[in-house]
Amino acid sequence: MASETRPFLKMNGLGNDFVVWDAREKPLRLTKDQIAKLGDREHGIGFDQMITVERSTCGVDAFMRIHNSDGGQVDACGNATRCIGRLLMEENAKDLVTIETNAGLLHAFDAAGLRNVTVDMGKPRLNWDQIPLAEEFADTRAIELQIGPIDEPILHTPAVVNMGNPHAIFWVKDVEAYDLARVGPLLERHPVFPEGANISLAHIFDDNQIRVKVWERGAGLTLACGTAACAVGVAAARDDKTGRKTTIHLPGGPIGIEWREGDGHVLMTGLTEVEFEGEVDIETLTWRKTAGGDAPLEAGAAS
Ligand SMILES: N[C@H](CCC[C@H](N)C(=O)O)C(=O)O
Repeated sequence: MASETRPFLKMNGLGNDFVVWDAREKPLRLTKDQIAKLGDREHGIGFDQMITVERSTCGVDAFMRIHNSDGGQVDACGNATRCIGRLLMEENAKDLVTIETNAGLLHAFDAAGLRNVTVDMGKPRLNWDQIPLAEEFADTRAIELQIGPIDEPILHTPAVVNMGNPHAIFWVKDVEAYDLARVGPLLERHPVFPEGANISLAHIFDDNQIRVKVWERGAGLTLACGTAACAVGVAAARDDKTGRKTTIHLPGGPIGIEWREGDGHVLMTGLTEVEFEGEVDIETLTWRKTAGGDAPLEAGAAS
């Protein structure tokens, strides 16, 4: 059978990187194994998530399908939502677009400054069975969970928040003081999280400024995680540790969060970048670059 070549965009949101397919005209269905092979940074293209843009089923601008680099499909990806929002706004010369996801309809709009995009990520889900947790916890601002020796736990009593995907946030004094590559996978798959969890270490270091490091479910350590930034901003404000407007400082850069008074929606603002264009032979999974991406931003141009 003649092999099929498909074009793709390589993008990132603050270093959290994606391969983006446009499957609105021609559906694309890859197996879990094919996705994991393409996601592999040594032998494949390498990405944290694979994003497939499909026709909307409800008449909005597009449907966004998300797979982690382990090949598993998930329902939310904040950084990718900003990237797809930018593509759709540029394509349609609009400054507001609506993206359908399995976690609901998300609105992306042009934020101040070049390539900055704001997404309304909707409301956080905060009840134990919405995270979900395997057992009932009345107060999801701090649940009984710890890792390490009973008398001297390494990490304990996280806040939990669902932003369309499950998050656990551990408050620490120094995000670099922990071997997140070691404890992350243990916590990601802890029995208290029946659907797994994205694991954040969060250090509030100034007025409404929070440093965060993330171990992502199905992807591992990433330079940034948009839904984690939302979850941390909500968890901090909910527990009166900060105000409702925070800046989340991830290894890949800052994300602005506002947990809006009134409707309780979470607004997330940050950069997007097109790294390059490429094409993949779907049969052999060999790939090549076909064009460049965004010109480098002048220092400070994005803000
Ligand atoms: N690893 C996440 C999906 C990607 C989230 C992240 N890349 C973001 O920007 O929100 C999960 O399994 O729920």
